[in-house]
Formats: sequence, C-alpha cells, structure tokens
Amino acid sequence: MNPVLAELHEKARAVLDPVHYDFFAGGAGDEVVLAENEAAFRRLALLPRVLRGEENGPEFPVLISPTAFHKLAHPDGELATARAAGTVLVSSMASTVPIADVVAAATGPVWFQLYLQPDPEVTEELIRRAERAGCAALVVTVDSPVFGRHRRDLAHGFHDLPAGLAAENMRDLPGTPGLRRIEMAPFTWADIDRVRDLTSLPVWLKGVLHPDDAVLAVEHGVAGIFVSNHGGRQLDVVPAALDALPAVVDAVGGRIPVVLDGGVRSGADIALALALGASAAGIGRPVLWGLAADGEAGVRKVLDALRDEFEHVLALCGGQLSRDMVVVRC
Ligand SMILES: Cc1cc2nc3c(=O)[nH]c(=O)nc-3n(C[C@H](O)[C@H](O)[C@H](O)COP(=O)(O)O)c2cc1C
Ligand SMILES: CC(C)CC(=O)C(=O)O
Repeated sequence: MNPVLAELHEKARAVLDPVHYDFFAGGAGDEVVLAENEAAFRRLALLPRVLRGEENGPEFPVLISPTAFHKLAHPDGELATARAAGTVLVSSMASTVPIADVVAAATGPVWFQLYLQPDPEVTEELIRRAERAGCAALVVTVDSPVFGRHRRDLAHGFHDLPAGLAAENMRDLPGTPGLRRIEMAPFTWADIDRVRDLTSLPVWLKGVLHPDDAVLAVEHGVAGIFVSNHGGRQLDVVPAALDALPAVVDAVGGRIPVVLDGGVRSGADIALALALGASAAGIGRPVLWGLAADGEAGVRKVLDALRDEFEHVLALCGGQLSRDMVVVRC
C-alpha cells in the first residue's frame, strides 16, 4: 500500500466516530471479498520491459468511484472531494451535497452515479438533475438489486444518517415532498434501454463481473463499464475485482472502455489494472480516508501520492503496460 494512503487511513480511523468508520470500512458478510480485492494485487507481478527509451505512457488513469455520505467523513463533504478531485469524480446519488453544488465546486468532470428507482418518474427527475447540473455522464450501478448486508452496520444499529445530514439528491422528488428513501429493486436491460432513450448523456454500468453481461452492455449501447464488486459490499462470494477483469476485457474486445475498482491502493495496483486491460482504475475508500483525515487537502494528498507513484512505476516498466507483462507470483 502507498505509505501516504496508509497514514491517512490510520488518521481517519483515529478521528472518525467508530460507527461511521465501520460504515466506510466494512463489507458484506464475512468480508472475504473486501480482503480479496486487495490480496488479488499481491498475487500478481509485472515483468518490466527494458531499453525502451522515453515512451509516453497513459495520463494519470484514476477516477474517484462513487461513495455515499461524505459529510460523515468531513463537514465539507462532497464539496471538499470535488475541489480536490482534478480528475473524473463519480458523484454518488447518495451524496450529502446536492449534485448541482458538487459540479459547481468540481475541478474535473463530474459523472452522476444512479440507482434506478422503482418509480420511473423519480429516476427521470434524478437524471434531469444530473443533466441540469452539468454532469458529463451517468453511471448506473447494477450490482444492487437488493441492499448489501453489512454486519458491522447491523451490529451498531446504523441505519440512518445523523440529524442534519441527508442524501440531498433525494429531496422533493415526484410524489414525495421532502426526503425520499433510496430504494433497490431488480431491474432489467429494458430499463437500461429506457435510460439511454431518456438522455443524451453517455450511460455507463457499474458492477459488471460476468463476461456475458459485458457483451450485453456493449449490445445495449452502454458507453463503458466498471468491473466492480462494490468494494466487497454486496455479494461476499464473488471474485476479487482484479481477478474478474481479464475475462471482461476479452469479452468487450476494445469496443468500450473498462474501468476497474476495488482494492486499488498504490501506483503498482493501478499499473496492474491497466496491464490487464483496464482503461482506468477507480478508488473508493482511500478518498474517504483522505477526506476524514484532512478534508480537501487529504483527498488531494491521496491523488497526488497515487499519481507520483504510478508515474514512477510506469517509468520503471519502460513506459508501457500490457498483459504479457503480468505474471502470477510463485
Ligand atoms: C462507504 C462506501 C459507500 C459506497 N457508496 C456507493 C454508492 O453510493 N454507489 C455506488 O455505486 N457504489 C458505492 N460504493 C462502492 C464504490 O463505488 C466502489 O465500488 C468501491 O468502494 C471500490 O472499492 P475500494 O473502496 O476498495 O476502492 C461505496 C463504497 C463504500 C466503501
Ligand atoms: C446504498 C447506498 C446508500 C450506499 C452504497 O452503495 C454503499 O454503502 O455501498
């Protein structure tokens, strides 16, 4: 793990209310997948190429994956994250700052993460809010037909945000004055088609693990996919996100970009994801640790540390990353 990230994690653990720390840190079930996401990177190694001179590698290929409730981490919440981002920020539908304010504060493109809602008018209004705010894409999370079961939250009895905090995008939606609860439901590809018909924004899917679903995503005109197991917070029997990546990349065959998130904690992790065919890596918890430890400056430290380390790893790899450079450790 990058030492800056490790230090910010320790600081976050020390300053956060333990209930909120556990909400951020925890996973589903026995937290097997939570641990595996990081362990999968340790099982792989990179064979660097030599004598390549000065090759131009990819730009800093990191985006901020959507995480809920940033005001639990810091009073400035998503505003601090947006100010620090400087790269794509996928803003959670469950943000504690309305999406228009997130976009206004942002230093890079903002994409809106959407959980489709059972009432289509509610879903449409959320999409319109994202459009009006100036979001550059929609990211529909498809790995959550039901809520994950997080034992740490259940043990603490943590179900609701403290007084004064709310999922601000869920205010004053059709049919409900005031706040509406986020609902999960089992949607279908026809619902994705409807979202595509409703908006001219690029529509990404987040939470694809099966290669056949990746092919369906391409066939349904999706702009890109996130190979993700929701940071180990949904089904605790799936593979590590990194282990699911190569088959999805092969199925997609370069037709759309594939982002990997889950367990990315260093420049080497980013390099491994790219070598296995990801266009970019997403980071979830490290941003929350930076935010909790030091607000906007903390998020910036996370991104700067990863950028610096990734560039160093890339230089040591001869400026290029490809699958033939990845080997399994003995
Ligand atoms: C506290 C927390 C809240 C999350 N909230 C959301 C969310 O609102 N929407 C979503 O699509 N994913 C959500 N995720 C999943 C992240 O987008 C991402 O897939 C995951 O955190 C990546 O793994 P990492 O934390 O190991 O980097 C959340 C993850 C965490 C840890
Ligand atoms: C269910 C959401 C409010 C947040 C989420 O996706 C998560 O906590 O993993």
